[in-house]
Amino acid sequence: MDNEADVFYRQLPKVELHAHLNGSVSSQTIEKLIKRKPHLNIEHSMTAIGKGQRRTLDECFQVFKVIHQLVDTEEDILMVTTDVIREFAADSVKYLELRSTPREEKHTGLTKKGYIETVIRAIQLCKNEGLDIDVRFLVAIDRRNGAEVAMETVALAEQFLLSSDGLVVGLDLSGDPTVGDGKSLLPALERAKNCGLKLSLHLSEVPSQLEESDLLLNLPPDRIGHGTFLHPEVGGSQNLVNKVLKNNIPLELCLTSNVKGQTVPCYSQHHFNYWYQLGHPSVICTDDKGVFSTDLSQEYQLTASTFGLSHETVWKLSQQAIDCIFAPQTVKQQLKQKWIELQPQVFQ
Ligand SMILES: CNc1ncnc2c1ncn2[C@@H]1O[C@H](COP(=O)(O)O)[C@@H](O)[C@H]1O
Ligand SMILES: [Zn+2]
Repeated sequence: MDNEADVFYRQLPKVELHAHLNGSVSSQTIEKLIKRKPHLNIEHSMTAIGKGQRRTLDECFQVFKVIHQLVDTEEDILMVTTDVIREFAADSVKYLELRSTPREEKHTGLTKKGYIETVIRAIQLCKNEGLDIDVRFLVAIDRRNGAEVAMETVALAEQFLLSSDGLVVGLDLSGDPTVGDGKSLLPALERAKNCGLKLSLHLSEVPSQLEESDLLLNLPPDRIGHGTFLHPEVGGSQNLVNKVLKNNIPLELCLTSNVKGQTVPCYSQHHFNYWYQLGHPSVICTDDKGVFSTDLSQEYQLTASTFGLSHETVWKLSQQAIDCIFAPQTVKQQLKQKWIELQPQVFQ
């Protein structure tokens, strides 16, 4: 990690809604994976973007390929998932929605179903450890793989929605935003929605996707990842903004990810400000805490220092994230109670 956040931000109870499993692998876990596979000749510099460094988005996607080489067995997936959950718990994340893309069997030795089962097993292992974190799972569709794979993934997610005891709550659409066509994925996403899967879609992460964003917003999704280029100041449109506002679709905002991936020029120009000024529900998230060398405490602290937010305002921001989770109302109530109980010690 680049820096340690201050005590207030570390102790602040937090909700993490946008975390890609293989992008969240810490340098400690990477170390263990490198030791397991010395023949791959992978170095740390190939799996994370350090302080002050930037990459093009395209280069970020090369990094995921390297991590995928390191995480290619059932044992790896189990270790990576438990490590990531323990790290979020240690960062006072009380509710986490992890997302991950089931890969082809030849890349992991597991069927896609087996991949999801392994992640679920890791979540259950952590639960049995008694960690103070509620973890749910979103099955991810990589847009690069096209409509047929997307439909297959939805069918799988649908099975787990019914059989995972509430752990699988929804679907994520992600992958290199410059590749593939969102329009062709609409039937799969519609089916997912109709069967009760919640939808979190990466939307307008790069410029010039007005038409695709417009079509995807008509679903409408339950949450939006990034939405960097939705508003008119950066080439989006008022029509897109109005659709987001009308349907009250929360945004998942990942400041360091956007700055290091260079879709946003600097922290102070991050679109957090645009949506926050509108009073629109916006949730601070990490995206890929391993790849971008950050954690959720740091992201909250960076947001606060960049936009001059008081501790009380930051508290509200983390509390309001509870309303945006995909787990049912009872879980929201439990989390709200937890926030009330923790408030005195965080502000002491
Ligand atoms: C930087 N912005 C981003 N935009 C879009 N998709 C992203 C992403 N960051 C990560 N992913 C998606 O998550 C995968 C890695 O985790 P999993 O193997 O699924 O656990 C990447 O391959 C990509 O599909
Ligand atoms: Zn993402």
